[in-house]
Amino acid sequence: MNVTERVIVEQFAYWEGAITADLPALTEGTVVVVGCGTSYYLAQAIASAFNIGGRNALAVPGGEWARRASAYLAKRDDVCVVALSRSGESTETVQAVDYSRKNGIRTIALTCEKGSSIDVAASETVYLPTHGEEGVVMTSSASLMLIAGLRLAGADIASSITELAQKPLAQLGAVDADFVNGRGHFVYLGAGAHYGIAAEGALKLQEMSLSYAQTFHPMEYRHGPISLIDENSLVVLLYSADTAAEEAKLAKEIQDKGGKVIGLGGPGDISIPLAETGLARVIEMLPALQVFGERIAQFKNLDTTAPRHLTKVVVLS
Ligand SMILES: N[C@@H]1[C@@H](O)[C@H](O)[C@@H](COP(=O)(O)O)O[C@@H]1O
Repeated sequence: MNVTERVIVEQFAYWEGAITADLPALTEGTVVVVGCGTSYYLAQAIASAFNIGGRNALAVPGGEWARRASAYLAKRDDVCVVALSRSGESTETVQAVDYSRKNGIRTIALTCEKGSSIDVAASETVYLPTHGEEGVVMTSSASLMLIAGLRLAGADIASSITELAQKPLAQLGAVDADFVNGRGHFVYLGAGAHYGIAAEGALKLQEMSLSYAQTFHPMEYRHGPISLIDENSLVVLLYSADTAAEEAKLAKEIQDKGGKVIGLGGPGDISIPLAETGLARVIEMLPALQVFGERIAQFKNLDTTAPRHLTKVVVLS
């Protein structure tokens, strides 16, 4: 087991810290959740959770909020920014926090690095300690920021999620090369809060296995992209509990066209049962998506501890 996989399977020891971390109280107004890469995809799921919880929210890439906030939100006088960054140093996220501060906007940082630039610049910080060995590809830290972010949005996350998330991880971690059989067209589907997690699954696969992966909302997939499905396709479908029946019909259509389906929380060629039906469901899914990226990399003999063209932090000069 390489260090990437070891961090994935050892991450659960850190989850209780995120489940019990003290969180700042939010006042009325709109929440803008910012981040880059993985942190942006988590921001999408967290923004969905805020909306589900009754507070207007949107996710914006850090670089976009810093450069053209007006393209995302017309009125910014009653806004709180939640900034996610494992390192606390990604330039665009730091810029987003700086922009917010200069414009009198309250900022709450979720980070794994105490004393980092966003920790120093933000109005408040939620610090989420994690595995010191985590490498370029973000796994454990992502789960912690997701847990804390969903809690900040008002979701009730019980400690039992730590146990529950280990089962899908074990099941998808056991996928074998014969099942994948060299398929190279990967698609991740997810609705609502699942969409950001589907995008994060696709990003993990890209970073770890240098595979091309796309992300769509399930009901959007029939509107064009399904034309690409053939015997080279592998679709990872993140089922929403409330729309699982119609998503299962889509899975069947994909299978009829030659695609294989991994169903997280619903039917597929591999079907992975999930216990959670609410927002905690996305936490239950995330480690399984992380290990799937590692497996595909192994099938392609790629080393995920040194992913091509990637660095742990992107700092713009
Ligand atoms: N290659 C990494 C990504 O994997 C990571 O998601 C992103 C955000 O990092 P951070 O959360 O530290 O801001 O930085 C880099 O681009």
